[in-house]
Amino acid sequence: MIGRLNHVAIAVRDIAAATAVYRDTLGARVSQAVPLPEHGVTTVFVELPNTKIELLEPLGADSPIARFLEKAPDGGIHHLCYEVGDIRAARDRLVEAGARVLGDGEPKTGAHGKPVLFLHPKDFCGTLVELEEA
Ligand SMILES: CC[C@@H](C(=O)O)C(=O)SCCNC(=O)CCNC(=O)[C@H](O)C(C)(C)COP(=O)(O)OP(=O)(O)OC[C@H]1O[C@@H](n2cnc3c(N)ncnc32)[C@H](O)[C@@H]1OP(=O)(O)O
Ligand SMILES: [Co+2]
Repeated sequence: MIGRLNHVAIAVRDIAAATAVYRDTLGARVSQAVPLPEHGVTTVFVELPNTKIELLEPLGADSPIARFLEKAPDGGIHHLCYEVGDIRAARDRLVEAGARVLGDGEPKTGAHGKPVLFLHPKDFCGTLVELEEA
């Protein structure tokens, strides 16, 4: 069901500093910072030859990234995003298998303008999983 690894997301306190690390120290191509209030994050994408890194800074009082950083003040890997062909079919199959889909279960528009869903980390080896329709 899952296909390509679309991105690995890293939660950070200071997205400008993290962007500088990837751009200046690691020599990667980085995007502009984009605020996404519906998701409670500001994002920067680091383009790699085989996948992307999504840098996430908290945005707003209810940001899921703020809660994550309370437990991991230095930041860290927050989620993995896998591509699927049909996100609603994938959701229905996962729910039938007993997995918890987060939120109201309906896909939201993600950072790439495509439908996304999140799956509970306790059901996936301690890793928060994002699905993005390819
Ligand atoms: C930019 C848009 C989009 C894209 O297109 O790429 C994005 O990536 S947006 C990214 C941000 N959005 C989300 O994270 C949405 C989904 N997340 C959630 O619904 C919540 O963050 C959560 C995963 C349900 C956690 O909610 P929270 O209120 O923080 O609950 P707890 O703190 O009680 O956590 C419960 C339990 O789960 C562990 N946990 C929490 N977050 C993670 C994580 N990222 N990875 C692994 N484990 C995680 C947490 O430690 C708790 O465990 P215990 O302490 O053992 O109970
Ligand atoms: Co993501």
